[in-house]
Amino acid sequence: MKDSKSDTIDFGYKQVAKNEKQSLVANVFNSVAQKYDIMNDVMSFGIHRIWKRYTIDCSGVRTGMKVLDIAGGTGDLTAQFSRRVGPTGEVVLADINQAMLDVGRDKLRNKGIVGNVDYVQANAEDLPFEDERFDIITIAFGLRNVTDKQKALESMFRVLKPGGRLLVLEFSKPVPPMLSQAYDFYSFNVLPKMGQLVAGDAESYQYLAESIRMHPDQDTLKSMMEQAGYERVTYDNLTGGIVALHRGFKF
Ligand SMILES: C[S@@+](CC[C@H](N)C(=O)[O-])C[C@H]1O[C@@H](n2cnc3c(N)ncnc32)[C@H](O)[C@@H]1O
Repeated sequence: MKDSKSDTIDFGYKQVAKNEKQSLVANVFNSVAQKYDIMNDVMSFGIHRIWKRYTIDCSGVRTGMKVLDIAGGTGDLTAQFSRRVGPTGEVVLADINQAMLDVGRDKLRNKGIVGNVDYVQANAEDLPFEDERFDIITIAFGLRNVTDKQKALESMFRVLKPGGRLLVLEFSKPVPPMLSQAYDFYSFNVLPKMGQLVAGDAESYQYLAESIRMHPDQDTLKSMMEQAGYERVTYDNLTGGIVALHRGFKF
């Protein structure tokens, strides 16, 4: 990871010019948008639903709150937040990619989730919202794809209310060595083949496996959040650390 000083940045295992990564990531999500939900269920054996439910449970969401689900994609978290904040609350589903937002909007409307959800195309690094607008911000499986992660954490800090919390749900570093080996085998041998079979796209799922390895580990991400100003930063390892949920508060 070379976020701040270098001119290049990782895109999976490749190093690319910093100003190139955003469009390469856009290509990935343009390609997978229509099959994104089914691939999530297939490749995680449905476990992503449990990770997301845990995130909601840890969010402290209550009726009337304002929530930002950035890099929200097809809106799994937004759907659950929408029910919890009720008609007096507000959820903003924001994503840099219009194709992912379109799939999300159609899915949520088909489920009857309307009224308290707004859809905004936005870059996590430069959020187009006023200061201290949100009680809760979530970024699920999104931070890994952002070019300047530190800038994104700072941008989220700016739009968070004092007393509000950020939750970062992201792939991380598996803790037990045996799990790590099995997971590597699965990621590099099975996942791209599944991607080819289900979504007709092996390359995007090869990127997924590589981008996970390049993402900061649990303690590095914790330090980055502290550097951005968050306090009482903690994390929980889920499924042996394959995924981690980081939480931090703004006071
Ligand atoms: C793996 S999907 C996660 C979607 C959803 N949060 C979920 O958990 O199912 C990652 C999302 O991050 C979005 N994304 C990538 N870079 C972004 C950025 N700089 N700002 C906002 N969204 C971004 C992508 O467009 C994509 O929809």
